[in-house]
Amino acid sequence: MANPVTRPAANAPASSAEPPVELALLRADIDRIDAAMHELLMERGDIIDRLIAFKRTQGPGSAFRPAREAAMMRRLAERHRGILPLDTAESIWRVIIGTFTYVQAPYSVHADISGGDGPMRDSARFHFGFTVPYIAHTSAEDVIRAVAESSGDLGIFRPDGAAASGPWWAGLAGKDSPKIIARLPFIDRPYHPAATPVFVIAKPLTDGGSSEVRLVAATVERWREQAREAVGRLGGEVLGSAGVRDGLSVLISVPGTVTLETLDEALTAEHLGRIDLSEIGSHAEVFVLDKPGRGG
Ligand SMILES: O=C(O)C(=O)C[C@]1(C(=O)O)C=C[C@@H](O)C=C1
Repeated sequence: MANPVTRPAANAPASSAEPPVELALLRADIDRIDAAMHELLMERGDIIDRLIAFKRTQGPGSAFRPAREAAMMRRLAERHRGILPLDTAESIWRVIIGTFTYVQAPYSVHADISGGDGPMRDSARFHFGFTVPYIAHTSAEDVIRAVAESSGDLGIFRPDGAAASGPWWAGLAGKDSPKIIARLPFIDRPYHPAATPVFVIAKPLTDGGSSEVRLVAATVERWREQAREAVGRLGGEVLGSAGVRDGLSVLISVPGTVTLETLDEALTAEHLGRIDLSEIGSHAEVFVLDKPGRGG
């Protein structure tokens, strides 16, 4: 528990060197709360210590559990009230959770900065804090390679990034290749302080992933605009496309309830020629708030 804080006597004389009694009382309350919050964070650390021992028995790899984090961030946004901006509450908890993930198993965040370093750095710092190393790369391919060669690192890139240089998502196909495991920010709203949408990749997770949204790389012989509408009828979206030697590679997101077979049937009905589908990851549905996080 927090150390008791000595309050000034209510009838203490006001001297010019000391703040007025009312102010001193309020500051004593702030000190009490700060000490209690610090104690609670250290207690959280003790619990993480026990969690490390438990999770070690579950196998190696990243300690990141995106489904759990998405649920925690949703609850935070729902219960938040008062004058502290939600932006601040969210960033504090992102740093707490990102750092406690790091404490469990150290990792670096590799970022594709081909679309600019600033937004990616903001995103990495907002979601994972300053303790976690940030490593910049000039292409999504380099990020995917760095994550594939690491033991438990994360990679981040923009969903709309650099399709002009080819289908970066092709590097995520294949059983053991890294997969998309999250889409950040978990909570979206107008004027989010780290608004740039990013996909997070990691080596395939054995547990703790969310499959609310499924991501698929589709290679087709030819593309027709009606196919985009067919994906839309399934509740999905075409996120990007790039030419490949034998046709076109298309990045598609569909609700997790839509299987690869259902998507295959819908695309086959659009006469796209040979179709090859490969699941390249999944993530939690973005939680959208319609109010800005700055309060006021
Ligand atoms: O719940 C877990 O599995 C944890 O590792 C704890 C924790 C957290 O700090 O709350 C940290 C990392 C995970 O991504 C999710 C949550």
